[in-house]
Amino acid sequence: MTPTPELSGAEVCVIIPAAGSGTRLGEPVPKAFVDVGGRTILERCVDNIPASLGATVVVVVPADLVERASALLTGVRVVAGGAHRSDSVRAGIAAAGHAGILLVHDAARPLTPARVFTDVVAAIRAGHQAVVPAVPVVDTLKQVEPGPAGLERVTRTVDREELRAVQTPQGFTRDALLRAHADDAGIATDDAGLVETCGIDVHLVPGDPLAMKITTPWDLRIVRDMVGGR
Ligand SMILES: Nc1ccn([C@@H]2O[C@H](COP(=O)(O)OP(=O)(O)OP(=O)(O)O)[C@@H](O)[C@H]2O)c(=O)n1
Ligand SMILES: C[C@](O)(CO)[C@H](O)COP(=O)(O)O
Repeated sequence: MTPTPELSGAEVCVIIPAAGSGTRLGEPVPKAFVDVGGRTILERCVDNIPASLGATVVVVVPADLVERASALLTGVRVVAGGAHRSDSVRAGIAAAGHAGILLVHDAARPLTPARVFTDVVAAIRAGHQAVVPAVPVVDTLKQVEPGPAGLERVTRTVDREELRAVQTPQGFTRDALLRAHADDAGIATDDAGLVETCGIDVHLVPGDPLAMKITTPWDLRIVRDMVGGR
C-alpha cells in the first residue's frame, strides 16, 4: 500500500454522534449525558481523543441540548443531530470544515484507548480509504427463524472465524465518507456499512475491549465499575 501524499499531512476531524436517546439504556437523560463517576459519558469520550492527532472535534447532540453540551465541553464545535444516527453523522460532516480525514466515533464508547484512534489514522494516511477497528467474535453464533409458540428455531451455526465485531472510531478519507452519505439508503447501522455499499473497500485494525459501547444497563454498570464511579 503506497502512502497517499495528500493525506500524509491532512487535517483530522473527529465527528462524535451523541444525539441518540439511549432507549436500550433506559436512563432518564439521553445516553451521552449520563453521569459516570462525576463526568458525563460525552465529556469522557471527548477527553479520550489523543492530542497527538491535532484533530478538530465536532459533537452532535439533541437539538435541545446544544447549549448544555457547549457549556460542558471546550474547544469543540457542537451542532444539533437528527432522528437517525446517519442523520446526526451528516450534520457532523456538514460542520467538519475541509479536513481530509474524518473519524466518526460513538459518544457511547467513553473508554476507547488512544492507540485505536492513532492506528485508524495511520492506516488512512498509509493509503486506505476506510478503516475500522474490530475484535474477534467469541460467542458461538446461530442463525434463527421464528418458530412455534414464540421459540425461535436455529437454522444454522455461523462460522465465527469469518466474523468480526466492529467498533469506533471509524476512519475515512473525506471523499469516501461524503460519497457514502450522499448515497445513504438508510439501512446501515454504521458508516463503514454505507461505504461498503458504495463499493469502497473497508479495512480493519485491531479494536480493543475498552472500546466497548454502552448500550444496556449492564454495559453502564461495567463502565462505572471500571472508572470507580457509581
Ligand atoms: N439519532 C441518533 C442516534 C444515535 N446517535 C449516536 O450514535 C451512537 C451509537 O448509537 P447507539 O449506541 O445505538 O445510541 P442510541 O441510538 O442512543 O441507543 P438506542 O438505540 O438504545 O436508543 C451514540 O453515540 C448515539 O448518541 C446519534 O448521534 N443520533
Ligand atoms: C457504529 C456502531 O457502534 C459500530 O459497532 C454500531 O453499529 C452502532 O449501532 P448499534 O445498533 O447500537 O450497534
